[in-house]
Order: sequence, then C-alpha cells, then structure tokens
Amino acid sequence: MTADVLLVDDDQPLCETLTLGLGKRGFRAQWRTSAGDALHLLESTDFDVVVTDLNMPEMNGIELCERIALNRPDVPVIVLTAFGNLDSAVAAIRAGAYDFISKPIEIDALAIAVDRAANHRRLREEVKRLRLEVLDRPRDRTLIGESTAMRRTQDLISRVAGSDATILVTGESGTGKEVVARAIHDRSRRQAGPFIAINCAAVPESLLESELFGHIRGAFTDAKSASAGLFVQANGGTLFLDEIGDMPPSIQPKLLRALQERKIRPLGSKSEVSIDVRIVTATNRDLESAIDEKRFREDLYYRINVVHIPLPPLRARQADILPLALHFIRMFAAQSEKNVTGLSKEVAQKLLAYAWPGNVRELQNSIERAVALTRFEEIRVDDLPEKIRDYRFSHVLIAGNDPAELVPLEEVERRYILRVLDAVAGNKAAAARVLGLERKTLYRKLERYELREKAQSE
Ligand SMILES: Nc1ncnc2c1ncn2[C@@H]1O[C@H](COP(=O)(O)OP(=O)(O)OP(=O)(O)O)[C@@H](O)[C@H]1O
Repeated sequence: MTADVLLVDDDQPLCETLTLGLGKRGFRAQWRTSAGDALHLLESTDFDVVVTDLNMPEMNGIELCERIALNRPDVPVIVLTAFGNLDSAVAAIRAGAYDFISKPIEIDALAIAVDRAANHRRLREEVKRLRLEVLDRPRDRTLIGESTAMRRTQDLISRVAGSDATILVTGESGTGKEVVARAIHDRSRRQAGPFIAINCAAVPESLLESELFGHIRGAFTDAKSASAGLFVQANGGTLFLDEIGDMPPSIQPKLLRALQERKIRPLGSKSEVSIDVRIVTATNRDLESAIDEKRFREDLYYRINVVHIPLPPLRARQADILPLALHFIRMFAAQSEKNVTGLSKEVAQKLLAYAWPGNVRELQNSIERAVALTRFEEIRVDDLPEKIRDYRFSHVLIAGNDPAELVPLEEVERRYILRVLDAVAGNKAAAARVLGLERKTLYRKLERYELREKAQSE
C-alpha cells in the first residue's frame, strides 16, 4: 500500500537518495533538511509517516519526536539511529517515536518499516472512527422536543452551528446540555472532525491542566512521555467543556488565553501549538454569582458566553414530556427487542404531572425500567417507579422535609394550576373562577407554563 512520507535529515544527498528509493517502491516522499521546516510543513500537509535523523543542528530528532507527539499525535515517526546506538533508540521511543532503523540504511528495510507504520496509523484511524460510531449511537444525537423552548433552541442551534462562535449551554443537571453540544457539532462544518467532551468537575485540579493542554516529557514527575492534550485531540472538531463553573481559578487564565489566541502551551513546553477547535461549554451553576464571589473570571465569562443557550428544566417544558417518553420507548424497545410501542392514558397523565427533578435523564431512566418490566405493548402505571406512580400535587403544595421536594414558588403555581385544570376537566373559565384570576391572566400563565393543551377551549 502507498503512503505519504516526510523525510527529515540535514544530509541533503541522503534525502534525495531515500526519496528516490521510496518512490520506486510506490511511496510518495518529500524531504526537509531541518526539523523546524518539517514541523512547518506538517501544519499544512497530511503525512502518513515521518522519518527523521537524530543528529541535526537547531532542533534534534528527539525534540522533533516530542513536538510531533504533542501537535500531531496521529503521525507515527521512525528515527534513524547510528549503528549500535541503542541508548538513542530508547530515548527516541520514549519521546514518542514509533520505530527506529539503524544506519547505514537499507532502502528495503526502510520501506518495510514505513509500510508498517503507515498501516499502524490506518488501523488507529479506523479504530477511532469505529469508536466514534459506537459512541454516537442515535440515542445521543437526536434532539427531541416540541415545546416552545425546545423549538427556540433548535432554531438557535441551526443559526449558530455554521459559525465558530463559542457557546454556553446552561440548565439543571439532566436537561440535555451535552445533547445540545453534540447537535451543534453535528450540524457544523466540523461534523467529520472529533467531538471531545470533558467534565471539568470530574478531573482533579492537578491533572486538569495537562489533560487540556498536554505536556512534554518530564514536565512533572509522572510525565514519562509527551502527551497531547484534549485541545490538540479535538483539532478540526469541537471541544465540550462540561461543568465549566467548576474550572479551578488557576486554570481559568490559561483557558482564556487559549480562546483568545487560538494557541496553547503544553505543560513544560517552551513553544506554543496552534489549535483549530470550536468550544462549547456548559454549566448547571449560576456563573454570575460565581463571578461576584470571585470564583469565576468575568473576562472568561464574556469569552465563553458569546452565544447563550438556556435549557429550561423539564417541568417547565410540558410539551416535551410525551414526545421524549415515546422516543425513549422506541429506543429501549429496539435495544431489548421487546414489542413495546406506547403508553397508557394513565401513564401519560402521571408523566405530565410529575416534577422531574432529574429532568430528561430521570425520564429516560424511568422509561428504560418500564420497558424492561412491562409485559404489555403499552406501558402501564404499574411499570412506573413508585415515586412517579404515587406522586401527588398535594405533596408539593405541602412540601415535606426532603430538599428535593422543595421547588420555586413559580413551580408551585404551575402545579396548582395543573391540579385545578384536572379537577375542572380542563375548563378554562371554571379554572379561572376557582383560581380567582381574570381569564386573560390565566391564559397568560397557561402560555408561560406551556399548559395550553391541558385546557379545553370553551
Ligand atoms: N432533547 C433531548 N432529546 C433526546 N434525548 C435527550 C434530550 N435531552 C436529554 N436527553 C437524554 O437525557 C440524558 C441526559 O442528557 P445530558 O447528558 O445531555 O444532560 P446534561 O444537561 O448534560 O446533564 P449533566 O449536567 O448532568 O451533565 C442523555 O442520555 C440524553 O441522551
């Protein structure tokens, strides 16, 4: 199989001989006589393999290996070592080289090594592609929702997906912030590139910097080899920084710089790496109060908040509950090969009445369980988790001691309106009378809480 090879050696006649020899064996080779020029060329041209000498003025082969491991970890490097010099071969492998060949070079041996390295790269790419395919199962990609809020979100996503603007998605846990980030990526010109997500709250502060920006060998005690950070791995794609509100203050200035300059500096490195990454961030915290409390930098906030996509909690998106439930039923029925196609009327009522403190994630889990349990084609009330089955509006109105039951005053109002509508069979005039509201005021509230479909027109 053929491959594109970049040769790096300060010995120009040798470069020419090797280029010719590789060319005769079906490879396309180019050469550069300095590591700096080679790095420059690698920024704009894709090579399958780099072959480099070790002893070169300015930047030697080991440093070149390290720089490639940081900037282009996908490109394998073969180093040419002096005959019998095992130490330098070991040093090169430590610096991230894929293989080494001793001088004097036999062109056939070089061709075999290049072929092997190129195959290795192809296999890695294939594994990466397959892994992405498996991870991006449709369940993670479709953005379901018919509520006004969700339609507005869909519209905003279509409008911003084409640009590279930084996006901040906010909402309670489980509202679908990561699904929105993926939808933005899928609809952008970066869709064929990687989508990389990191939960900033889940990585210890001491590791987060090297995780994001990478490190050179020896940057810290455990850094036995150079490693490319997530910014580099996401090159050409999207980097999703979840729980950005938990980003430690020590790392915030570095992130700000990365966003401003589009360059990052791996830990311990003297040089910077250019990045081409779209950043989407998300948080379930109130960043403005974090700014007031000096836990979050204001300048970083403005940088990440170029476009803001707020995701309301599921309880404020009534119109999404049933479409989501049906979507999850189809998904889990297909996965478990069960013939479950819908839900009973009573189940629909229970789902609409429940407050969903865990939002869409809780709905998804409840449906997964119900599909697994049910013996019928339609999910029945008995298949629902107890707390949804036994949920009573009165529970909320006379809240107990459980903090999860304590809800904002607006939510109490919404639930009470729902309860009254239920009691008067959806008759708006009757509901307005019971609530002591002008009819117009009730209509406004129904619009606001997306309860129109619960009310009958008179
Ligand atoms: N609109 C939607 N359409 C389809 N599936 C959704 C939707 N919203 C959320 N989900 C599903 O609900 C689950 C939770 O969503 P997601 O992980 O995006 O929430 P999140 O807001 O990022 O949560 P957290 O803050 O806890 O990270 C996921 O399995 C996701 O696939």
